[in-house]
Amino acid sequence: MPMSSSSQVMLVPENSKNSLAVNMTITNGYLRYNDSIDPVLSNLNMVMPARQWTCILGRSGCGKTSMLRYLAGLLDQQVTWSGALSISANNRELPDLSNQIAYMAQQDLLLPWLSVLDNVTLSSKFGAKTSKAGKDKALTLLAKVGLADNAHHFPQQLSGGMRQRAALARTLMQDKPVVLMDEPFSALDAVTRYRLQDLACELLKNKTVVLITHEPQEAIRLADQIYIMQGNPAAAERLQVPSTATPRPFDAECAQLQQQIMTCLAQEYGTEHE
Ligand SMILES: Nc1ncnc2c1ncn2[C@@H]1O[C@H](COP(=O)(O)OP(=O)(O)OP(=O)(O)O)[C@@H](O)[C@H]1O
Repeated sequence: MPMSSSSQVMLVPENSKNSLAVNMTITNGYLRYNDSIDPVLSNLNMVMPARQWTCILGRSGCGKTSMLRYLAGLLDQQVTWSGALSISANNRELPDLSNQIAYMAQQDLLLPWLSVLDNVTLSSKFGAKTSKAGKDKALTLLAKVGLADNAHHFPQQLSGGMRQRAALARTLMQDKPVVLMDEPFSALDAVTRYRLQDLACELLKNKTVVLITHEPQEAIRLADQIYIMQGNPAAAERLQVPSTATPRPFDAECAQLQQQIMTCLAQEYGTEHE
């Protein structure tokens, strides 16, 4: 089923009801799981500006998901944290990010007893009956991610990549000012990934987006800024990205950045794989 390129329903970010511009800053972040002796993160400094995509790379197990889950408020009972997480929106400090986040986890977290359509509309209706406009928007998003024919299927009837697309549609449906995504395109074939990167870039233009990826080219294509998480415990190093608009065509400057990313990532492995 081809992905839809036209639609009767407006999905553009200008239509968004939730236009809070949220800035997040982590200063001297330290995180240790309560059942571990060693910290996962230490001396972590990151700035995640409003209306920008911050992409995070780092070797498997270095603490990227832990950082994202901490931001999402999902680790409060399990970890010891110190350092500052400051959040501001429209020039006012916010105590936390409650009700401001759409979180797309590595596992799709689709509810197996609900249809794909109901999974997509669930997060936006909070138990209320979905409006006709809400249902139309969900159906349009499902068409955009290539699942128009699967709206009434159940998650277990979908392939891994299809489930990931359904989870992406659900995230795009939520219209939250902060969008946290953990490897959202990892299960997709190259062309689908490329198209859905474009779609997410268009629809999340005005959001504060934090995206974890293992693909340097994906980060280079989408990022307004890139952090590499390194060390044990991990800290974050910021890399300069080209000033061109995203989604960014791959040019010589991007190739140089890719080389720089690979060099940073390879340092983490030392000589153990040589
Ligand atoms: N609930 C937990 N309790 C204790 N340790 C944990 C817990 N969850 C994760 N860890 C540990 O924290 C470290 C970082 O894990 P995390 O999932 O954040 O890494 P990651 O960089 O996202 O990895 P990947 O790229 O493979 O997804 C790992 O050593 C992991 O074993």
